[in-house]
Amino acid sequence: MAPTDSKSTEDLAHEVLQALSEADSILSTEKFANVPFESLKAALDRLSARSMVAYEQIEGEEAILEPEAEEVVQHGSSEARVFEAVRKAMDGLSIQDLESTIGDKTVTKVGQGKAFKEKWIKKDGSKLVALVDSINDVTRDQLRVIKEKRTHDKKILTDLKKRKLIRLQKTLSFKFSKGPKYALELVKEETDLTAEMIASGSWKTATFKPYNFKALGADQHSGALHPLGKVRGEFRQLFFEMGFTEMPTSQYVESGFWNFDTLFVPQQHPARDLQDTFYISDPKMADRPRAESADDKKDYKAYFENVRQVHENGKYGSIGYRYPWAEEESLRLVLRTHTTSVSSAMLHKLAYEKGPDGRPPPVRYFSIDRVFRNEKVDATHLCEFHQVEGVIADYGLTLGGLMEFMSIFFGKMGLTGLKFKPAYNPYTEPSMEIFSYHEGLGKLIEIGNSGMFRPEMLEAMGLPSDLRVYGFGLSLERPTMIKYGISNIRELLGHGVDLNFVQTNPAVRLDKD
Ligand SMILES: N[C@@H](Cc1ccccc1)C(=O)O
Repeated sequence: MAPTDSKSTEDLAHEVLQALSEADSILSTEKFANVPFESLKAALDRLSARSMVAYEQIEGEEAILEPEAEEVVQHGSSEARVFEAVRKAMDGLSIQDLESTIGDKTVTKVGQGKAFKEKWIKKDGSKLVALVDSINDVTRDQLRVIKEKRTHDKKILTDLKKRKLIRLQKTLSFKFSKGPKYALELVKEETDLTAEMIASGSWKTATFKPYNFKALGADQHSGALHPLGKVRGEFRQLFFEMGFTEMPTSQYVESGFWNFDTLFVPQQHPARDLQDTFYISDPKMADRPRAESADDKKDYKAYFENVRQVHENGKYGSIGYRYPWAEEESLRLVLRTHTTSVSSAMLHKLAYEKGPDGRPPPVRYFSIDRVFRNEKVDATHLCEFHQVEGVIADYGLTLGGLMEFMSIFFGKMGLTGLKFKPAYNPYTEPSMEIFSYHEGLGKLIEIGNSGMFRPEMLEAMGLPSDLRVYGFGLSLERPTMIKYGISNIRELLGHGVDLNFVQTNPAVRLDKD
């Protein structure tokens, strides 16, 4: 009886042992052709683990007929069909008649050409006539052989493949023979040593299944880090390596004062519009900036006044915006639109710090946290995203230094050959957008925004006029999407995220691209 699909591994193993009692070595293509490859492999593996059977896997190739070739096997090749039709019509056949006899335009056309070439037919006036009495339909014969044997001479196979009549397919089969422990019966193997076996003494004669050290362990359920978290971790490491300290960014709600006014963003600026910024409705307003604890000795009142004056009339060499600056606007609560609000508060704090020379010391700050913008959600925009922000304060800094720093910073993630484009931010002058060539997209893409903070912003805080401050910002989502090959941001953040995606994605390193 031929083995079938539904056999258990054990039944199959028995059949293999049985078959080997009659022959020393067996090819699976001969005796087990109908058994699915995987089932047979499982049975052979079981037997070879007990050294009852030895087997090797053989890779081969077989030829399969394409549908057109099946036609040829059934009805003959086009040229043979044309020849037959012409031969049968004793006194020749017109082309129209040939076509209706054969009933297939392509067969008629292709077959005619070939039959002419073989000199089986010729044209006699308006008719086609046969030149020979009989022909050999070689193609049909070849295909018949292949249909049965699944192979033929190499040359013939190559030729038929070129003619798209057959295709070649890889095959896997086994050759197996008796192993050193060959026996007709499979002894039951114990997998566990039980208390009963010890009590009864049956363990002495039992056959134990050998350990399989190659077996894969069961899948473990474990927590997984979100891709954004992993890339965030990479960025943090990078900042720490470069001597930065992390800014406290846990406060999502800010007053317009810290989010906009301290950054010299005028109160009529479009970014402050309801369409771009989420305003808090309850409570609507913040108190004026003030000390939160007894040891906070910063003069918030003076700072608030300075900011007002810088906006209204200008100060510290600036002519200001010259508009009536409204305190109510400044105290409105917003969901922060950038983490530069935190940079601003940190720089204000720095104005009160004293280095060895009694002046604010050079610092490097960074943060990576959530910001909110009232944007239309699409494939690349969400209402909230994460901003990577950096601030470097030192004496004698120049724009060239910022460009160099950005090159080093992005170079650490494999982004080189940066391009800088002049840009505008109310709080920096000069400002530069940073672009990098993206190999995959084949174009320059914006990767960050940067600049040198304006003197009227820094001096209003009480920072010395020769202290220069670089600032830069980028989104965390963009590099993450590039690294993980995600084209829709909703696959990364929000309710559209597939937990499987989070679980199965490997950690990516920024410098590998
Ligand atoms: N706040 C800017 C980034 C930036 C920070 C600091 C200086 C210059 C630019 C943004 O949201 O894009």
